[in-house]
Amino acid sequence: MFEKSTWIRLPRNVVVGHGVLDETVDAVAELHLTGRPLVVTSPTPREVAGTRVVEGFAAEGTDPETVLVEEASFEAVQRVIREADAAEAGFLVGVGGGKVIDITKMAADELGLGFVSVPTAASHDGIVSGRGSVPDGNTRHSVAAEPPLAVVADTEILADAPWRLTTAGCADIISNYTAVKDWELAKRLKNVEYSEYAGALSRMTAEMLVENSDSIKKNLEESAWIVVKALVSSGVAMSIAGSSRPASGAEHLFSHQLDRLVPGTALHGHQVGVGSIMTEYLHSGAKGEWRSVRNALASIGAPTTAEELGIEDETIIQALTTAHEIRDRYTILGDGVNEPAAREVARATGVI
Ligand SMILES: NC(=O)C1=CN([C@@H]2O[C@H](COP(=O)(O)OP(=O)(O)OC[C@H]3O[C@@H](n4cnc5c(N)ncnc54)[C@H](OP(=O)(O)O)[C@@H]3O)[C@@H](O)[C@H]2O)C=CC1
Ligand SMILES: O=C(CO)COP(=O)(O)O
Ligand SMILES: [Zn+2]
Repeated sequence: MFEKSTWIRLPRNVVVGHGVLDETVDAVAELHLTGRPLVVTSPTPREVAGTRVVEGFAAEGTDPETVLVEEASFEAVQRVIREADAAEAGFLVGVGGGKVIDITKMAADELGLGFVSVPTAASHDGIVSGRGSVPDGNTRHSVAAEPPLAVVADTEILADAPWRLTTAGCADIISNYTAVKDWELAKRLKNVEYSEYAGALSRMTAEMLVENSDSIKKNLEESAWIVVKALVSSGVAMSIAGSSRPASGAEHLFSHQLDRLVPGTALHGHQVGVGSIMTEYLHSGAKGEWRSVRNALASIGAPTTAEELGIEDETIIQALTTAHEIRDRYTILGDGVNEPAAREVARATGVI
């Protein structure tokens, strides 16, 4: 008897383009969301977009409330929940980078309220996904969270953001190559559930971004358009999979370890990009495709070395040798890369 079933939860409205921030209120009205909006944001995103979103709702007479979050943590999720309860919020709007959007979608999930995603940086592929990623002591949780009902991605704001945020988003997408390889490996060796559709979509998204890399340039709004489309597509792959597997493999474990060892030093996307060069080497060897990964990153101006990340060589080795411990997710790291092997891969790829 066939007993399989799945829920694929996707946004209903994805609004992308020049000046669409001012359509946030319309995107919400079209969803029939009612009640008081709670706008969750952080200091810089509030300046570049949050205040305008609040003013838009206020002009409609919905009396919006604002809460600022400073870090991605379970404490921050609980604080947003308390603020939402106190304000008797009807729905949540996350305006910011990956940190804010993760916290908002996790709070919305616990509250059972609708969530709207308003990214202010094209820096990560969590803008559409129904996953939240939060560090917790020695580990990092990728938890099911409320996927956005609508995404409002204003390319004017995304293009105005510091360029390094956009190159981080590109690197987060380029890392899909190795994430999918890790997922396939885990299917072969550990019989983990694998989705051909999600794997193919994730890989194709990375390929299209690399093919279009000539058009991804600083001060060009079209770049934000290309990158945000890829981030949406990668998020859809995660929604189809029902996990972050299509976009998060060993290179993400490496990055999560760096977040623990040297928090706030480099951007998530930049760290996973450098991780991807090394895990591609582990997958396909010295003559394999690690140079293509490195060249793709270099072509859009993302870091490819420890020095460019601003991270000590020894910290890279430490992260690589301990990354497998962070989460129960089988990858090319297996039960751990020992120190000489880590040094070899980091040197051979020019990361250190
Ligand atoms: N759930 C998922 O599927 C995914 C989750 N993630 C998560 O997302 C996070 C990474 O996202 P990322 O965006 O890099 O990190 P942050 O949200 O920390 O943003 C990085 C920095 O950019 C600033 N910023 C945001 N927008 C602008 C702007 N328009 N102009 C100037 N500065 C701006 C932020 O300011 P401020 O300090 O004021 O906030 C912050 O300092 C990680 O926690 C990662 O785990 C990543 C991929 C997928
Ligand atoms: O960053 C992500 C995808 O790009 C999500 O990663 P995690 O599930 O590993 O936290
Ligand atoms: Zn990522």
